[in-house]
Amino acid sequence: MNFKSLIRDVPNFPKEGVIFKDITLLLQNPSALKQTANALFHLLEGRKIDKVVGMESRGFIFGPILAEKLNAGFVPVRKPGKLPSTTISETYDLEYGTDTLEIHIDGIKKGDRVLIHDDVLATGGTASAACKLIEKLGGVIVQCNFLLELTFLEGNSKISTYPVKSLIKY
Ligand SMILES: O=P(O)(O)OC[C@H]1O[C@H](OP(=O)(O)OP(=O)(O)O)[C@H](O)[C@@H]1O
Ligand SMILES: Nc1ncnc2[nH]cnc12
Repeated sequence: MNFKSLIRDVPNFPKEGVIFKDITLLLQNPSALKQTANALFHLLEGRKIDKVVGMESRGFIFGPILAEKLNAGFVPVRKPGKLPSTTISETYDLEYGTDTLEIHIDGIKKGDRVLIHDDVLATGGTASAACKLIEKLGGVIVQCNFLLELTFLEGNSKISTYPVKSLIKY
């Protein structure tokens, strides 16, 4: 399946100079949606997973589909102030400034085997913060898996202590 043919470049979104990788054409195509979910699932190569952690908001698209395929639970990592119960948080650097992610403290149990999933690995700030949250709660990161990776931003280097797999690389 030629996934790249269904990923559209949108120049200067959300700001000048960024080429945004738009996956909505892939999502709206029934066959591509199914094949993408299956291919992300096969990146796990049969490893046992207790929880899939997806990052707001595009990690919520394939995250729950993967969880269902893996017979695992799904745990959302969200932007500040969105999760209703007790959370822990992690602040991380963006290109300009900082951002924060939160997770419910009862989302991960000590020893849970965790798959971190997001649509895009860019600078790696988001994924690295999510990994720290999981480890603070005693989870074991089995794999970080992404639909696409912007290799020129070297996000891989921020999470190099974990197994990282991406379906598509630019
Ligand atoms: O590797 P990084 O440089 O951290 O970038 C990757 C993150 O950026 C995008 O999310 P965004 O913050 O745009 O939020 P959204 O999913 O709500 O659109 C993407 O979905 C990843 O979560
Ligand atoms: N260029 C990009 N396209 C889509 N999502 C992104 N997240 C971070 N950088 C991105």
